[in-house]
Amino acid sequence: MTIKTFNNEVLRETKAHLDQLTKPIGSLGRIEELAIQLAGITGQFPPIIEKPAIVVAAADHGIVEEGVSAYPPEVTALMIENFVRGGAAINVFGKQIGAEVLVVDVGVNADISSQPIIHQKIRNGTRNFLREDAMTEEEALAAIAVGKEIANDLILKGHRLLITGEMGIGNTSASSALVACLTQEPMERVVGIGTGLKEEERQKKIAVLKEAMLNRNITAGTSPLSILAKVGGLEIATLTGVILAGAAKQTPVLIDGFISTAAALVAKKLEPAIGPYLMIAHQSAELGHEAVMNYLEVEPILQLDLRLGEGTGAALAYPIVEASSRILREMATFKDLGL
Ligand SMILES: Cc1cc2ncn([C@H]3O[C@H](COP(=O)(O)O)[C@@H](O)[C@H]3O)c2cc1C
Ligand SMILES: O=C(O)c1cccnc1
Repeated sequence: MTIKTFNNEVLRETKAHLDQLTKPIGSLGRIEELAIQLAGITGQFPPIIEKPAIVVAAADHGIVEEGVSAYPPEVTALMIENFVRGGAAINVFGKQIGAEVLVVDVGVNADISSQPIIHQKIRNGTRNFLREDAMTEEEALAAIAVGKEIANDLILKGHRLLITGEMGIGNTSASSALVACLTQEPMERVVGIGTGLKEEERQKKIAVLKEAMLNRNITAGTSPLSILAKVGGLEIATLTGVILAGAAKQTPVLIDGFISTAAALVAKKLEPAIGPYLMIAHQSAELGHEAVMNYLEVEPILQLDLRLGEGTGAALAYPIVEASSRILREMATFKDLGL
């Protein structure tokens, strides 16, 4: 998989054009930075951003046996039904931006074969990583491959921006474990309340995850793929695949909250060249999101205290990203005004 470095000529052309638009230089702030990033990602001036598609990867987590979530695991399958009926927050926000919502089962621990979604189940949830590795490396690679395939297919169908979303009770635990292992941040700084744990329950979640890390025998020499297999989630691995394939195909991927950013962190560890491609939609209220964004050296677009996932923050940020591409095509220059 090759990730292109940004074309300097395209970046220069975009910056020069931004400075000719009918506005004070630099006055569109972050919108201008996003416009430059979009030109870099697509390798095009002007970049065209349209037809967003949302990939909601779903899977369960064996670690929920340890009481690390405020909700029961059955909610994962129930929410799939909700996505299909159009009743979830991501359906509402997706509809507002005219985006297709694709739900993919890569590891839901229930028979949902009758649901009209993408069926790529690798196993019925991960194993409990307090006791054994969550997945084999083969399973992790298979989940990444599903994400790559879905992304490639969507890009072929003309979607010019992909949004990462997920559903999986317990997935903040897998994400925190990944972030702690891959950034060396102390567990206390990267474990949040997820779906709404009380403080003493969060402390228990920290203790469980610390013990799990010791049991998994993760050292400085453990590879990113091995870490993903040991503690990660199937849906997280799938989103890693989406993020990698998007960059390889020069298509922007708008990354949602904490869980999606954990997938992006894995992607960057596997392919460091994707760094400049990372576009984080919002800063989640989940503790640890800020730390991982600092580590990745990316600034979120929005800050709305969301802590939902599903791709909701990315769907909300999408109009801002689209606007950043539109100014390059639709705004007049001073030359147009005869100046
Ligand atoms: C009804 C409901 C809908 C959701 N949609 C996303 N999540 C989010 O919460 C879960 C992660 O939090 P934890 O690690 O604490 O279980 C994931 O499913 C995530 O997508 C939801 C959670 C619930 C309960
Ligand atoms: O930011 C997220 O992605 C998130 C936070 C809490 C629960 N679910 C998702």
